[in-house]
Amino acid sequence: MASTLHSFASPADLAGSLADKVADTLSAAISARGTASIAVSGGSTPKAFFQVLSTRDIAWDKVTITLVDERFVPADNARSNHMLVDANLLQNRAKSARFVPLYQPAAAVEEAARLATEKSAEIGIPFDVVILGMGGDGHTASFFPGGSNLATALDASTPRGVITMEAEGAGEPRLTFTFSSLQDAALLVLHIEGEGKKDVLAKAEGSGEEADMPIRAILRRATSPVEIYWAP
Ligand SMILES: O=C(O)[C@H](O)[C@@H](O)[C@H](O)[C@H](O)COP(=O)(O)O
Repeated sequence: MASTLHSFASPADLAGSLADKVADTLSAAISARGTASIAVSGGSTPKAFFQVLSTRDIAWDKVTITLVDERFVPADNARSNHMLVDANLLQNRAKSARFVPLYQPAAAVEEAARLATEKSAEIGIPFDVVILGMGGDGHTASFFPGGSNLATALDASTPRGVITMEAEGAGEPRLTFTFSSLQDAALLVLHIEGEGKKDVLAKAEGSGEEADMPIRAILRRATSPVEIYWAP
């Protein structure tokens, strides 16, 4: 599917514009069916965007927020994406949103993935908004090059849900929604910042295997148009 690059003069300008676009999309979903959903990524990039989005005046009590992926750590661990969302997005007006975590206290990450699939099934499909990030290796979500379940994660026929991923660059074992869960969001956003990430994107947009730069699966095969938001 096509992608559109939205370039901004600064991260602050990007955060304001993306927050407006996401708020409008969530409000339209609420008007249409009374509820809305958004799956967001962790990492360092989205913090300012989360903070601005949390102030937007929408019916947050009708919004369900979840994560695109999570590290297999509890919410009180500094590596937790839940902690990042709690501190930066579930604040201000967005405090009244419902949050569905991916991490589940389980003896094994596979059991946590099963529970997360069960609990997230009630969110409804497709997501209204998905915000993806991208690592310097071309990973997105927890679709890491060399990942233990990468082929399954990227296979469009894999049922929607949360699966596990282990990879050298991932740190802890990961919990990640599958490509099939993310690729048809009403608003599918890739949010990246910095010249380095722009170079990584240019390489990903070139030829090469999806497994080498898994963001290519989204850029090449997502059903929804990919809205790329970039600032220096
Ligand atoms: O759990 C995570 O780390 C994210 O979901 C991951 O996919 C992130 O989006 C990229 O690693 C980019 O991270 P930065 O924004 O820190 O570069």
